[in-house]
Amino acid sequence: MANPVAEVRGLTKRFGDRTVLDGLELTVGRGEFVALLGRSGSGKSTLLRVLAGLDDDVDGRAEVTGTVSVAFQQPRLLPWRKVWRNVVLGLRQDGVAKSRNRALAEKALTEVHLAEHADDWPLTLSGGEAQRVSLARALVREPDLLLLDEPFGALDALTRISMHGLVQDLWRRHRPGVLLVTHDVDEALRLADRVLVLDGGRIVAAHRPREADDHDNLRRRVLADLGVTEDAVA
Ligand SMILES: Nc1ncnc2c1ncn2[C@@H]1O[C@H](COP(=O)(O)OP(=O)(O)OP(=O)(O)O)[C@@H](O)[C@H]1O
Repeated sequence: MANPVAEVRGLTKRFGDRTVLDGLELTVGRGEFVALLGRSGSGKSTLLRVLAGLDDDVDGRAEVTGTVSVAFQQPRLLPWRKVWRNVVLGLRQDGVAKSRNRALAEKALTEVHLAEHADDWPLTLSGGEAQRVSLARALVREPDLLLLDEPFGALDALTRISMHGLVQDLWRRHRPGVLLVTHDVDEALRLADRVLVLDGGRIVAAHRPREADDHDNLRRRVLADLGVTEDAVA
C-alpha cells in the first residue's frame, strides 16, 4: 500500500505467559477508514494502545507516520476544566502556541456542533455531547491517524446513529486514516473501507464493504468470521 499512516509488522504482545497479539500484520493507508472487529479479549484495545504509543513493551514493529489521536469509549474529560480547555489539552505536546488555543478549540467544537458549549463544564453535558467533545479533542490535533476505541459503545442507539453520520462527515472532510475498534458489525460495515477481524492474535479476515453487492451476505460472512452462527443471530 502506498504511503501508509500505520504499519504493523510481526507485532507480538505478551502479558506474562499469555500471548495476546501473535505476529500481527496490519497496514492503514493514508485517508483509509479501517474497522477492527474481534471477540472480547481478542486484543483490539491492546493493539490500539501500542499504535497510540501507550505501550512499547512489544516485539515486532508498529510505526505511525505523523500525528496520532485517540478517542476512547468513555470521553475522559477533566471535570475541572471547561469544555474548550479539554479540547486543547493535547496541543501543548504538539508545540502549538497557547494564544491559538481558544480559536482552535472553537473551530473543533463547531465541527462537532458544540460551539455554544465551549464555556460549559463537562459535567453539565449529556453522554453524546461529552463524546463529541472527546472527538473534537482528537480532531484539533489534525491527526494523520485517528484511533477510535469503541467511541459509540456507551451511547444510546439514536445518539450512536447520529454519531456515525458525524464521524463519516468529519472523515470525508479531513481524511485522517482511521482505525475504529468496535463490537458492532453493522457499524463496521457501514463506516469502513475495510473491515478486519482479529482472532488468535492475528488478522484472520478482511472485507471491503463498499465493494460488496450483497450486504446481508457480507454481514453473515463477517459474523461467521467472528464465530457467530446464523442460529444465534436469528
Ligand atoms: N495490563 C494488562 N495486564 C494483563 N493482561 C492484560 C492487560 N491488558 C489486557 N490484558 C489482557 O489481554 C487480553 C486482550 O485485552 P484487550 O483489552 O486488548 O481486548 P479487547 O479485544 O479490546 O476486548 P474488549 O472487546 O472486551 O474490550 C485480555 O485477555 C486482557 O485480559
